[in-house]
Amino acid sequence: MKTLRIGTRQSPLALAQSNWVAQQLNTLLAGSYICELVGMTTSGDQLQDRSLLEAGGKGLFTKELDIALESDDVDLLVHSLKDVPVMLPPGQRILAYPKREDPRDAFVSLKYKSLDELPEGATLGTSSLRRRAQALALRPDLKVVEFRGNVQTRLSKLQAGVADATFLASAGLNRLNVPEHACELLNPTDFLPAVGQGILAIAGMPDRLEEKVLQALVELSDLETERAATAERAALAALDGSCRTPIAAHLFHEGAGIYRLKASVTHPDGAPSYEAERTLHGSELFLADFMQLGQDVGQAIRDDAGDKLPHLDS
Ligand SMILES: NCc1[nH]cc(CCC(=O)O)c1CC(=O)O
Repeated sequence: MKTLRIGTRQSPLALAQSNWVAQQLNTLLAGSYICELVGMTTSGDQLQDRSLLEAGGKGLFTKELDIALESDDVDLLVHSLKDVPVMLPPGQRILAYPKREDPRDAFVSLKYKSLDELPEGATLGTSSLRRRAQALALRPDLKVVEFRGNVQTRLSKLQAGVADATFLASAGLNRLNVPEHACELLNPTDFLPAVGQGILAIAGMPDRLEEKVLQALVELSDLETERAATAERAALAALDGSCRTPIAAHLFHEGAGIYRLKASVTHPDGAPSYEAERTLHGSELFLADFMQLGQDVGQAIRDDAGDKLPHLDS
């Protein structure tokens, strides 16, 4: 029996995700491989008290994992796709996109049932520029306060009264088995999710992996999820986004062979907002079509906004 070393962050959510992947691969590779998790701390995890915005930069949550893969200390990485920069390090590829979890944002509060119910001037805790921008676009009266840390930390901050409400990815709550914290699941059309929200990416260096392992990863991958990841990330690439940019994009599967990609860039203070959408349909669609869809939507936003896109390349 051989060992397959899986590099992961150590937050409870990251471990839940990596354990799930390990179980799936153990089943698919039964008899030949057994997975072992290798927990690591990333720069992003160490920055809980400082401003992630100031630290800036892409790949804050992936850098140390990338180095471990590069130096052959691990064989695979499990990431939340949302945290993975558009440009992967040389040689690294995403080898599987398991079926997407719920992509929606959840409104979480101990006092109010929905975003609409928040009283005038209530405090919203979030350090996501996208969530801040989208919330202020709907509710300019809200007061936004920084809200850092993993899911549990943010829930205890609510308990402590640091804010009246926060937003968390529904996928994270589901994977942590605490879906009851979601008071309201925001309609993805009004509150467009982050690129790749709810999607896991399993990355590796294909040259170093046995055919058997590559085959198991193909089996674990889900075509509709790969299509969504491809289209949404192509839009992000066309907009040259980083985690500092309030960009959102979501691929809606509207029916057999019909897809709609919508993307938006919202000013951190709520307005103005630029958005674009395009539809793709056909009985035989290739990944290249989804890539093109993403590029077209990203370019449409660029054309529309001209030189007014907020903070795009820092
Ligand atoms: N940057 C933090 C992060 N990265 C991925 C998720 C949730 C899981 C997912 O979107 O797949 C979260 C937490 C959150 O946004 O609430």
